[in-house]
Amino acid sequence: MINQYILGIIVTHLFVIIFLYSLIGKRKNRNVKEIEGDESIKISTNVAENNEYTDLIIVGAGVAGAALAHTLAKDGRRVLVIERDLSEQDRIVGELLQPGGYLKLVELGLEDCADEIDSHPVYGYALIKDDKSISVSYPLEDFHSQIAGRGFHNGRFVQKLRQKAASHPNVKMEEGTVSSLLEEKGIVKGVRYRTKTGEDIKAYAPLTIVCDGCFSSLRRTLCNSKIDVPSCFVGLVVENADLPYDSHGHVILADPSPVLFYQISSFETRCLVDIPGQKVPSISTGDMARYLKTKVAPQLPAKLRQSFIAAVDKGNIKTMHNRIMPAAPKPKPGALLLGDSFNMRHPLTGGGMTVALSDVVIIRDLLRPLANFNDPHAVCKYLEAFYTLRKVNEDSLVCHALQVIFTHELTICFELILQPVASTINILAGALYKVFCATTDEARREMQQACFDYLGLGGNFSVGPLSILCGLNPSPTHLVLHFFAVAIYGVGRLILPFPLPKCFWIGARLLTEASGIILPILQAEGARQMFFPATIPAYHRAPPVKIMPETPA
Ligand SMILES: Cc1cc2nc3c(=O)[nH]c(=O)nc-3n(C[C@H](O)[C@H](O)[C@H](O)COP(=O)(O)OP(=O)(O)OC[C@H]3O[C@@H](n4cnc5c(N)ncnc54)[C@H](O)[C@@H]3O)c2cc1C
Repeated sequence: MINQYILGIIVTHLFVIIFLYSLIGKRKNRNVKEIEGDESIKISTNVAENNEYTDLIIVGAGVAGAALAHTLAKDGRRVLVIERDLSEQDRIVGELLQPGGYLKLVELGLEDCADEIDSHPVYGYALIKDDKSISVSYPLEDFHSQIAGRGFHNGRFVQKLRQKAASHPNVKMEEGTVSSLLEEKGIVKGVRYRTKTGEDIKAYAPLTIVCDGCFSSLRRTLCNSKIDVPSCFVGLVVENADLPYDSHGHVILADPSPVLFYQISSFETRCLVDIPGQKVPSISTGDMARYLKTKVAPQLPAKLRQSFIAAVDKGNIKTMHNRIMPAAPKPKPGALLLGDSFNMRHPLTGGGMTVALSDVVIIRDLLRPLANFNDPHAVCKYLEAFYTLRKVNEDSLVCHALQVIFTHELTICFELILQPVASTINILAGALYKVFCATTDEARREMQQACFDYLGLGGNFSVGPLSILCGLNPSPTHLVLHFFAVAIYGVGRLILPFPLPKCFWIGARLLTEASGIILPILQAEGARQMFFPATIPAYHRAPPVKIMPETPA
């Protein structure tokens, strides 16, 4: 009890610091979100004169490509989308859209794409360890009731995005596989693609945006990709699962690594079993079914076990490598990377679509003032702002403001209201995955237990980390503070009230392990740029639209 009390005081102090910090950030009203206005864009005169003129080519009509096509078409651009396979896909990826991602859909005017696909609302997360469980709700009180997470079949959602994009008169959607980028003197001029009927076609546009997903074959010349594959997900659809917490994502802290459950339709629940490393038991020999039944099923809550085993017996088991690839752009005139082809994180926290949609919003706002993209070098230089804007937020502005005060360098645009989420979500996903993996190391085990108990403390201790996970709080500073608060909480639990030398030793190792987890991820995500950007490019956000809670009648 005394332990908990003293720790409570320590952690409360930390939060006073966070609170003061947020005050400096003086964000005015968190429930006021910005959404596109009806600004008309001056487009290149050749568009009017020549119907065949294309402002840009988008490769891939997945979440990023389809959303971007519709968004830029609405801004008056002529868009050619080339997608390898326009039929509905059955995939185990991108099935939980976090509320932060849903807000981005609203900003883009695409929220109806999550309707009429038998999607299921998600209002929070449950964390289960051994026979204990905690549940935390998303902080959605300040939003309209339609704002929540959504679970759905990825294929159905993507089809809706594609239909919406294709129905816009400015979009031409083609089924074909892009084999290469067409380059002249270091400038990308377009793409070469093969249609379903085998026709080889070259298409030209002043800008090509490559959104060809995690297996991208085109990213090679556009980024310095360094892909890490820490684990695989094994996916099953469990029918009529009796989840312990209704309309919540479930994370079960199993051995060797977490198992996820979330509902993706009125009667189906996606189960993703993480297996560390790149090799998984063979599905065809039955080793996988055996592994799932003997190793995984006994660790699940009793009420889920039968339906899980039934799903294994049904047999529709899919696997997918989990890739991590920090954004490392190699800017090239005439081309840009977006979505998973540009940046990937561990899918444990379901943040990929939120990052992709957030990036689409930034690109839309950046491209808006441009009359055309005809000067590839100038556009390329201008779009470098994207790589900073997707990382910085008000925290960075505060740091930057301090720099301005001390250096008298007035390079900042103070009207900015930035809400990029990419780096914050990426860092959290990587760190949480490492904390949630089972280990024999005592310090790491203590860290995992501290994390579980910290989230169970309630109040800001639970909601704070969840609001970061779900994309509603993009602050990397809050993330780092929560992470180290967990570590300090873990040390406190060890040494209070009777500090034994062994506990001090484990506590010191816990702090070292915590730093060893977060610091390399921060470095890979470009922490310096995130917290202390050299310059923050002027960013013309669209006029705000309120997504306030309904007023009672
Ligand atoms: C196992 C797993 C689970 C995940 N779960 C979630 C989750 O719950 N929530 C979440 O937000 N994120 C999740 N993610 C991440 C999420 O799926 C991705 O971030 C998101 O789908 C990225 O969208 P994208 O448009 O970049 O790629 P995709 O949606 O993969 O789209 C790429 C498109 O490009 C097309 N294409 C590829 N090559 C070519 C070519 N040469 N020519 C033409 N077209 C081409 C493809 O056919 C495809 O349609 C998960 C990822 C994994 C691996």
